[in-house]
Amino acid sequence: MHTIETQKDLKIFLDPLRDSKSIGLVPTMGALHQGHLALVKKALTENDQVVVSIFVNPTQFDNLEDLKKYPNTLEADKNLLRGVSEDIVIFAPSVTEMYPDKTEAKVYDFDGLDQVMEGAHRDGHFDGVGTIVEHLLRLVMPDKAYFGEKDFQQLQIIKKLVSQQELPIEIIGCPIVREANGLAMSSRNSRLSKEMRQEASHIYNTLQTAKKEFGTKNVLSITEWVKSQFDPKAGFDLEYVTIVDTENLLEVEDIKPERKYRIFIAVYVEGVRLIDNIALN
Ligand SMILES: Nc1ncnc2c1ncn2[C@@H]1O[C@H](COP(=O)(O)OP(=O)(O)OP(=O)(O)O)[C@@H](O)[C@H]1O
Ligand SMILES: CC(C)(CO)[C@@H](O)C(=O)[O-]
Ligand code: BAL
Repeated sequence: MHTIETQKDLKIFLDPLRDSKSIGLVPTMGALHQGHLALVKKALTENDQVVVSIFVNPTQFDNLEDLKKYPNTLEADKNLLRGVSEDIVIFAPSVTEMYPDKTEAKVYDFDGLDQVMEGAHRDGHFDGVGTIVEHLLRLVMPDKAYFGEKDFQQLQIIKKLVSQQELPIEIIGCPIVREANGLAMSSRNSRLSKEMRQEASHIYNTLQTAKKEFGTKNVLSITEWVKSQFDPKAGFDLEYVTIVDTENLLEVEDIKPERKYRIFIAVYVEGVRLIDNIALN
């Protein structure tokens, strides 16, 4: 297993393989956990060569504190990946390597997918994600690239990006990996106290109850009920909860049996912003 830090060296490594080997890319921001490893394992079963990128992309953060506090655990990440396969290539560039001129995002039009939920609450977030993901996809030119459903909106946006830019790359979505108590695994979970990391199972449990009510109660009363379950005094500061059509991510009022719906939530716990979502039907 080796680590490459420059785009030039990555091309030197990958170009000779292209004719004979399939390439899978797993983009990450590091601080790896079992959620990331599930993506990596899937990529290893479907490709001859897997590249895992580790890059904390500054242009997708609108909150400087969040960026500063983002965990950086490169040595531990390398060890975790080594435990999965010695054949993985890690691409871990610096900020100046990826943004040599200006640390600035391109501006995209993702047909409204970026205007709701994470896009509405994190200014410029999906322009930042689009910029770095497009850059990585064009650099690595993988056959397949892997993204988690924990960031379901991001996954839909990247599918849109690939189709808009006509990139010949298959985008593979992977199910959410959860901690034993149901909390969606996230690098940010490491910033929670032990006690609140346990208590945070409340987020997933509430979504599960909402799912049971789906189809029997109207959408508004379900989301109002979810809101009532989060009390800042108990350490849960709800940012949003919304039920949307899975395909266009638009908020729904009337349920149509032929459509698929998901519930999405963002909650601050001890100042740490956690997101989750589940399918409702
Ligand atoms: N629990 C999980 N299950 C499945 N995929 C995941 C999970 N956590 C992260 N991923 C996926 O791994 C990829 C890299 O994510 P990222 O490095 O941002 O990790 P993260 O744990 O989501 O961090 P964050 O704390 O920023 O949410 C993304 O495609 C993301 O959706
Ligand atoms: C896709 C990604 C690696 C782009 O920085 C990031 O948004 C993430 O880790 O989900
Ligand atoms: N996993 C999404 C990356 C972010 O929170 O910025």
